[in-house]
Amino acid sequence: MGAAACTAGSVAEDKHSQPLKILVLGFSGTGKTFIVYGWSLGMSNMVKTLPTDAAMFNVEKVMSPKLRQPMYMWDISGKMTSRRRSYFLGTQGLVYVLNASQPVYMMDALQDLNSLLNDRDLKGLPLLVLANRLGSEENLSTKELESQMKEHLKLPPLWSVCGIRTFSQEDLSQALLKLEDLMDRSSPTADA
Ligand SMILES: Nc1nc2c(ncn2[C@@H]2O[C@H](COP(=O)(O)OP(=O)(O)OP(=O)(O)O)[C@@H](O)[C@H]2O)c(=O)[nH]1
Ligand SMILES: [Mg+2]
Repeated sequence: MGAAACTAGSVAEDKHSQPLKILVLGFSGTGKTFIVYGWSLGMSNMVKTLPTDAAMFNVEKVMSPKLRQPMYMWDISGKMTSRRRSYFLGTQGLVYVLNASQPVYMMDALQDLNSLLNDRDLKGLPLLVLANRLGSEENLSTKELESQMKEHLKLPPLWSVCGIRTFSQEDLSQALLKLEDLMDRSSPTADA
């Protein structure tokens, strides 16, 4: 099993002044609520997640160790279809979760992600794609995912892919750092 590290990046301090709205999307059962709780509570305080009802969403406040303001994670049910768009307005960053242990759904997920990246309210936003449940050699690899994304998607200027091995606090923390890095670099006051 390979390490699931993200690409390294640096984070400058205190460039945003308002809380950030981050949208967390992906198919049902990919682990969105699990990841968001992992970020807000920590893996050791993890609670059992239930599938988020099709008409529901969770909002969790996640304190950012590097940026000064909190990030509000809008975790939308993967079963929500047409009404999903009503949550897009005001979003500043997008997290898209895939289940790496089910590579057969990768193209469907990329198609879904493509429609999100073309949405007028989400176009150009920093994007973090999380390959959750990395575990065995048969899994979708982050390299393969990256190359498929480059081939099939019109990617925003700031994007990254992170793998999250099953129940790994280290990988969750790395992914959160990467998200902070992307948000920091997207700040209007970030260095060109
Ligand atoms: N084995 C394993 N189970 C996981 C992992 N991540 C999430 N799960 C479990 O998978 C199930 C579904 O996870 P959720 O976080 O509820 O999935 P979701 O993406 O929020 O799904 P919806 O709310 O239906 O959109 C839960 O029972 C989680 O505990 C993981 O990395 N490994
Ligand atoms: Mg959920």
